[in-house]
Amino acid sequence: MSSQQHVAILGSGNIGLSLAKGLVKSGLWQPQQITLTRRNVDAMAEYATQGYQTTTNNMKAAKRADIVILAVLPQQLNKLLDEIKPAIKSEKQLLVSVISGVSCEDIRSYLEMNVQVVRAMPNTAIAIGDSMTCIATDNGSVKNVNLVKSLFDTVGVSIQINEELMTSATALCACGIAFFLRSVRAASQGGTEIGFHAHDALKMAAQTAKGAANLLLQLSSHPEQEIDKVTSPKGCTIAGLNEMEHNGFSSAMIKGIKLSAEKAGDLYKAED
Ligand SMILES: NC(=O)C1=CN([C@@H]2O[C@H](COP(=O)(O)OP(=O)(O)OC[C@H]3O[C@@H](n4cnc5c(N)ncnc54)[C@H](OP(=O)(O)O)[C@@H]3O)[C@@H](O)[C@H]2O)C=CC1
Ligand SMILES: O=C(O)[C@@H]1CCC=N1
Repeated sequence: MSSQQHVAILGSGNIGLSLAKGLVKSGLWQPQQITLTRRNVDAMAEYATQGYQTTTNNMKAAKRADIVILAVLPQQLNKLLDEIKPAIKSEKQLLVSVISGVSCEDIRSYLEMNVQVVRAMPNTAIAIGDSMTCIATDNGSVKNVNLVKSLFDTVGVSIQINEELMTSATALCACGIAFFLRSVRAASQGGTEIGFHAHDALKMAAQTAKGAANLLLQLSSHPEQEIDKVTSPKGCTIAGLNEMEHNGFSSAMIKGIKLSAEKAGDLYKAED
């Protein structure tokens, strides 16, 4: 990463701040190269003391930046674009949007400008450098896509996908964090009912979930292959698993992901 480059994160909430911290933690960016904006500037006081530029002025932040990251809520985007439009030069800045349900074309057509736009869909594990981030564009150069990929690779794992799959990626990966967290919580509640104190049950459930994910990631195996190793004939695992399936476990997850994907596609349109 060039030490001359500057990034502006417009909308420094959960995702924006996590990205900023991840970039600095990677050692590739200095806080001085990152401008953070939000309307409540006082909420960023701690970041100002660490050397980040903090401001409410989106226009000035965008003007100075090579990479402008849009990280407000979908319903806050149009106002933000109105503010930064005078500062955007199609040949200078690259726009990176993490906003759900907003296409690259939506952004260009609102700005009435042929600027390069790359979308990135991280999840909240970005805060600990463990995000699954999907990246897509319809007009970004290979160089710029690789640049965005390298940004998000510093805070987890990233893959490039077709833009039409971005709402699906939102449901599976960004919303998905919440789905898996709820599963872990439910497992811990079961654990408490069968005898463990709540904090022990949660730790045991979380480590077990981590182990399950790592079995798939490190062995490149299929879930059913790993499940078959656990389910002894006439054993207790298959009894529990089948009971969960009779109660709609897989079906509930599939239906939830489908509904989230539908909703993700409508987030921006709903605000028109
Ligand atoms: N949360 C998640 O897990 C994920 C979220 N996303 C997407 O990322 C985006 C941000 O989500 P998230 O970080 O959770 O939301 P937050 O509400 O935490 O962050 C949005 C931030 O934008 C600021 N903001 C609002 N309007 C303006 C403005 N005009 N100028 C500057 N700052 C502004 C708000 O602060 P203030 O009110 O002080 O201005 C707030 O801090 C959303 O579009 C979401 O769809 C994507 C992937 C995962
Ligand atoms: O729930 C939401 O709308 C946002 C987008 C993906 C995760 N959180």
